[in-house]
Amino acid sequence: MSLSREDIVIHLKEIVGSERVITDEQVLQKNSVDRFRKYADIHGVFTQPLPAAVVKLANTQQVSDVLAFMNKHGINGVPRTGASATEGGLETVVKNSVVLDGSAMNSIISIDIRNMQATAQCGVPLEVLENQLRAQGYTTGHSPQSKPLAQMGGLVATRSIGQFSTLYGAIEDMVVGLEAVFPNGNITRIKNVPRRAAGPDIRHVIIGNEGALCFITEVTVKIFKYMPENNLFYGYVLDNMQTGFNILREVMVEGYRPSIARLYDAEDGMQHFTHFADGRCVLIFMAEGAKNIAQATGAGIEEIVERYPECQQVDSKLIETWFNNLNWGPDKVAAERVQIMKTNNMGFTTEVSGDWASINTIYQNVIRRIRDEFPHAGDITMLGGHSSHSYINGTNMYFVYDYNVVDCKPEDEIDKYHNPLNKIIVEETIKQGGSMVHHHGIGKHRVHWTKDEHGSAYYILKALKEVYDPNGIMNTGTIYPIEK
Ligand SMILES: Cc1cc2nc3c(=O)[nH]c(=O)nc-3n(C[C@H](O)[C@H](O)[C@H](O)COP(=O)(O)OP(=O)(O)OC[C@H]3O[C@@H](n4cnc5c(N)ncnc54)[C@H](O)[C@@H]3O)c2cc1C
Repeated sequence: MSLSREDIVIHLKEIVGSERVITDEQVLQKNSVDRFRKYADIHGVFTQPLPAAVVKLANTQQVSDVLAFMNKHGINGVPRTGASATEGGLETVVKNSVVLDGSAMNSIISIDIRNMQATAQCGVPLEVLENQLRAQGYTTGHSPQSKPLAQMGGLVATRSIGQFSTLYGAIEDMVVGLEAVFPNGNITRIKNVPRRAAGPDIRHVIIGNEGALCFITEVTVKIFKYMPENNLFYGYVLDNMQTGFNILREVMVEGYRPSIARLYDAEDGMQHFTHFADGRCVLIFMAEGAKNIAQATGAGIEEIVERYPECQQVDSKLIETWFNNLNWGPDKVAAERVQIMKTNNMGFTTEVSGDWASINTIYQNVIRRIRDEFPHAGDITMLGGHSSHSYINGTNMYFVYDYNVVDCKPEDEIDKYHNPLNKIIVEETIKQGGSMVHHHGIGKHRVHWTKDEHGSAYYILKALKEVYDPNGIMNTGTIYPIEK
């Protein structure tokens, strides 16, 4: 028989102590959503079932004890660290869920310069780790725009990527080893080694699990030398996206590794580079690392772009100014709330990827279909996007859309605007053979397409859930669609 809400709270208090179990209604409301429902949140409207409690976990043993209790009684748990999720991964869709808050597990365990790796608990904010490393001349190389908000557990759980990914890679390239707790309370540690060929890479069962398989308690990542004095910036304006994609491809294929390689369409370019974009597409690069490498990378980029006379170079100082304002912290989140209240104008993004042969088609088709098919296209105030992470075989596309919320209750905004726009982007990307999620995770709103995304490989993904979470208590509705 399932436990009542009151009984769940009583048991949790027995396990972790009453000071770690929060049942304040306002806290529960905020913990029932993430930024996917920011419009309703800003208006104080919360439609998801409120969790029974938020548990502020103190250590790995507590995570194990709490999960074993929840597993025994079939109680749904939603892991949470920095709460910067954008795709509904933090929504508590099941009645009487428990939010497993790892943000108090915030110790940096070691910075190991000899072996060039750092170990941190799940609740360490990336910015704190990064600042400590920089003070010693090192960096994680990980720089998502949400660096001031996101924490190590969530960053690994979502397969996040930073703005310097072309050089340093994404989080999966950085994680060396991990500790995680599975729903039955089993504590698992994957040791830190430079490489192994001891069977399949089991780190990947944990990296990107979005709290749907296990709770990540500790992470070890690689570190790199920090040499900002060698940074070189390059910026160009050009007339069309296809040319920009061609240049990005050539840079990657010829083996250059700029840390930043970005292409903005005219609409998005005007948002970020109002001072020089002048209605054209914008292409930017940053070269970094040891002086000789940075200079060779910069020279290679200049040589490649020179093959395209339609590109006009802009003052590198303009790109450096942009670079100095990369991140989104609590101040910008607060300012955004005020702005949305004042204007009723909302901004959202959906990020996908495709190979070089399909990415321009994905981009063009999505923009055309939204303009032609979306019934409220008249409310859209900005529609565009950029490519911000390139690989030898393709790149991502980060669609950006702003709209005025017109004749709509706060709780209906998602269904009237965000979901139909998301649908067009996801469907068109899958149709062209791309991936519907480049780096935010599936969450709870792209879950309708998980099977389409994976095709016959869904067999493998499904088996992980069946084996590691047989009672289905981990973040129900995330990654895995709820079967009716
Ligand atoms: C302004 C802004 C900019 C952003 N820019 C980027 C960007 O550049 N690159 C990028 O990749 N993302 C970006 N994001 C998205 C978000 O920051 C990332 O997904 C980030 O990795 C989430 O980390 P978090 O600690 O906030 O996790 P949370 O929001 O707390 O959780 C995210 C997901 O991970 C799960 N989870 C959290 N902690 C754990 C744990 N310990 N164990 C298991 N599962 C867990 C949650 O259940 C949820 O599904 C941005 C978000 C915002 C708001």
